[in-house]
Amino acid sequence: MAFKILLVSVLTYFVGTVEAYDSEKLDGILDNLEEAIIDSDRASLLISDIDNSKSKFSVEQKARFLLLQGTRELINGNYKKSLIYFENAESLHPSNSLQVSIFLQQATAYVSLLEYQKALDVMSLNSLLVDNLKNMEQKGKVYIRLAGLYLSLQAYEEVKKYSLKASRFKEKLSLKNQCHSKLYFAVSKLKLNKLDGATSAFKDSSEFCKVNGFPLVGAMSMKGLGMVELERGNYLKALELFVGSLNNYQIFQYQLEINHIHALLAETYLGLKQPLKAKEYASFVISLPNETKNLEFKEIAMKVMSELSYQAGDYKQAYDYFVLHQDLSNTLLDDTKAKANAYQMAKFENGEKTREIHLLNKDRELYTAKAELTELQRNNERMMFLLICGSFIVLTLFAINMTLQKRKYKNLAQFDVLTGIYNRGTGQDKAENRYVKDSISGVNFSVILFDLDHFKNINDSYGHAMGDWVLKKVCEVVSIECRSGDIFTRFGGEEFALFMSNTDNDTAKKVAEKCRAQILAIETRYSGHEFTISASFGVATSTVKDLSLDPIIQRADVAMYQSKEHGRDRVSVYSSEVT
Ligand SMILES: Nc1nc2c(ncn2[C@@H]2O[C@H](COP(=O)(O)OP(=O)(O)OP(=O)(O)O)[C@@H](O)[C@H]2O)c(=O)[nH]1
Repeated sequence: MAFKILLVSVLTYFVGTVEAYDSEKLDGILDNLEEAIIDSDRASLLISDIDNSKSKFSVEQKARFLLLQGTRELINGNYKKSLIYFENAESLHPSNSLQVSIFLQQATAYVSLLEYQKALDVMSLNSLLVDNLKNMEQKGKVYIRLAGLYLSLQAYEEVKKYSLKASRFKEKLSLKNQCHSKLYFAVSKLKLNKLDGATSAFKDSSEFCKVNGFPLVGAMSMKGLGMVELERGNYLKALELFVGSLNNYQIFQYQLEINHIHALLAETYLGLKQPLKAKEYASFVISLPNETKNLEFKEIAMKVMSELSYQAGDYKQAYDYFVLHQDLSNTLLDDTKAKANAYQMAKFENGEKTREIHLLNKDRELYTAKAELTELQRNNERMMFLLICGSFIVLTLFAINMTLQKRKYKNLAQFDVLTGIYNRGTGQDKAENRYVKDSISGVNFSVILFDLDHFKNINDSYGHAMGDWVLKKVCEVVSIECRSGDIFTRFGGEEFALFMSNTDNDTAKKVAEKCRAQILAIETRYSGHEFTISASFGVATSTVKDLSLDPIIQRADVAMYQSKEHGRDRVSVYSSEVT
């Protein structure tokens, strides 16, 4: 088993290594092709070689190969064919970094096909991608390419923008690219008619490019400086700069720039009022073939020739040159207009996109704010609900507590705490009311008073707690004998009263007897001590002479003391003989 795992690991490692080796090798082949792409013959040879090993390519490598094939077609002037390669490369959804390169080449092809709108569309897509590139070197390079493309589209604000962006990657850029970014920046200043800025920028690019071994860009910068002086009417200075840059261009046989300098020199000599020299340079330019690349120079030369003819008094010829100049001017203007329109359209569309994103963001912000508000409202409602519920519960508890307290204090005020029967005040009040009713009704009202015998002895012998127990037990047994309507009251320490409505003397006496017997029968054994409990009773009943309850109570009290005097544990009924 272990051997199997080892074998699989070794094989995996081996296959992985071989694949990595293959992939690196294929990358190397593509690197070679990229280097040789300008050399048409060598590039063709390498492409046919690669065609054999194409099947081993990763998707990214396939896209890169298509990009290089398209680039070769672009260099050879087959713009439409190049676009097919670029589209195929794009359809493989390559990495961002490769996609950026595809976009740049597509834009170049569109510019060459004078399809400015498409070029600008691709470039604006590219500008969205390029900002996310991780590789700073590539990022800087792409900014420079974009500046160059915008320059060919005469979108000078963009040239300025991207050359400035590129300059921020100074230390990541090659000297050549730094030199180019400086030149683009200077040209944008000139074209935007910022002449002072253009002078210092061209001086900067001229010095930097010459010192670092790029004399051709140095010559272009010198030409730029000359154009600034020509614009200012400093013809002698312009002449010196144009001649200097012409010498450099001639070393490199850079014909396009040589032609441009000739046109500019014709204009300069016209300014210097040297018609022969001006005519010499203008004639050279006019003799150039009627190709698109020469139209701009020819337009300058025609204008110079028209002016020279006018100064010489040859108005017919001046008119003819003027007409030719106008034709060229219109052609160039059309092209400029087309570029400007395309640029404006791209800018507008870009603005629309930005506006759309802005609106979407606003919508999202609004939505988030609304959601937060709703959540806040919901929370407030919840809080309110909890507050109301809380208040309700607190108030209810408060009300319950109040009722309980009230009841407690009412009980405390009405009942005796130890025995639970009416206290003297309440019991006597209630009895008084009942007595009044009974006397109105003409029925008897009886009072039984009783006092425990030798209660002090119980307290002294068995303790106060035992005394309390006896008091409660007595109330318990007497309560059993009470009828509903009887008012049982603790009258004082160990003295009690039983007020009995609608009760005659005999009945009261019987009740008193029963109560006495019940008290005597109280079993004390279980309290831990054995002793007898007894009470002395006094009974009195209302008479027609009684105006209140008090005399009846007094008579019952007299009878009760009779019971005490006659040996206790007995019932005495009040009778007038007794007193
Ligand atoms: N344990 C207890 N003792 C009480 C209470 N109220 C009064 N007493 C006691 O009851 C006793 C009453 O004693 P006395 O007035 O001398 O009467 P007595 O001992 O019952 O004697 P006679 O009434 O003459 O039979 C006192 O010792 C009081 O302290 C009470 O609520 N609990």
